Amino acid sequence: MALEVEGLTVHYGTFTAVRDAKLEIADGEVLALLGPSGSGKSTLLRAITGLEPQVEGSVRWDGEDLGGVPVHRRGFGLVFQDGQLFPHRDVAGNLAFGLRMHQVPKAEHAARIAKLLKLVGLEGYERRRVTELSGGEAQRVALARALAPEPRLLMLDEPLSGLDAGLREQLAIDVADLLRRTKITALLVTHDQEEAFTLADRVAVLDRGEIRQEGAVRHVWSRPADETVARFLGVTTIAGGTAADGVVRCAFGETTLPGVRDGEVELGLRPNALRLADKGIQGDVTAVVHRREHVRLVVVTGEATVDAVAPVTADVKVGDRVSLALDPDGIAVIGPGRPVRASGR
Ligand SMILES: Nc1ncnc2c1ncn2[C@@H]1O[C@H](COP(=O)(O)OP(=O)(O)OP(=O)(O)O)[C@@H](O)[C@H]1O
Repeated sequence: MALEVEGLTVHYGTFTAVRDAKLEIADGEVLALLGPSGSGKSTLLRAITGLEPQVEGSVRWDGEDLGGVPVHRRGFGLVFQDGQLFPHRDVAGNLAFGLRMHQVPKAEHAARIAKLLKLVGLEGYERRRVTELSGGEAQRVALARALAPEPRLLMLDEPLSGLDAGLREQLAIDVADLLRRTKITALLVTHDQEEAFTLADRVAVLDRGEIRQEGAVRHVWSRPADETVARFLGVTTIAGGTAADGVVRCAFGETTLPGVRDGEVELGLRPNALRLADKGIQGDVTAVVHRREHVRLVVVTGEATVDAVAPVTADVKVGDRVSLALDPDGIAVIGPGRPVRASGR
């Protein structure tokens, strides 16, 4: 195991920002710390880096305890939300800083800088002033600078949060590609599930300073450990149901959902779990919001008020009576064999 964190606890005075965190990252793996604002993600990242003074627990790299190792000797690279580039240096000057930290001979700088810029898709940007870069370009330079000393662990704290939506999506895809190509071990902090799922192999979901669930991205998405994790991952309706022979049934209908143990289940429905259909449970539309890929609806059924989706081309208005059918794509199964309840939004 490359990074092993155990029993990590961080206090700010009497307030405990992170409690008893346990994490492992294998060599070449990308782990995302995902959680709402204030859940302790940045604090945990800083504690691993060695930037937090009041820490209990242990941080190990390849078995070596890093407790007494100062920040700059841990071999970790950091990228923050606003790249924190040196404004008075050009792009090459910023990257040269990272190389000097790694004691790369000056004669090799130009070639290394060109290689790093190519890696982040900014070939030929050496002499550009950093104050004239777009937000996306600045983050690419920040990433290249963090990679320059060849860190053994790359830490990314909300690296794309300062960018607008479209750019963010594209850069997330590019960074994911870069992480895979370089096979670098990385720890990403984000509150954005899409970003976490685009970039990471595994996610750890934090809530109020505690890691609630940790696992492969697809597993956490489809099998959230509890209601808090489920709601954080986009579930808006919880429904008790039963599973038998790969079919789940609940108050909103039935659908095939393979891999679910027979018996009582707690289902977490994301808005796309209920789709406009010719037949199914009936309800009255109380809100219609147009999104890029679908129309979001709020529908009052006999059971509960639920979120649902319709195709962009559907002509649905507030006050319409509609039928909704279950779509397995939007359904998560919460926790293994937990007590079953039914509640709406
Ligand atoms: N230096 C500090 N002194 C006191 N409290 C702090 C300090 N830094 C963070 N906190 C508190 O610790 C908790 C966790 O903060 P942290 O920044 O780690 O959360 P986060 O999940 O990264 O949130 P965000 O996504 O908003 O950055 C918050 O309640 C915050 O107010």
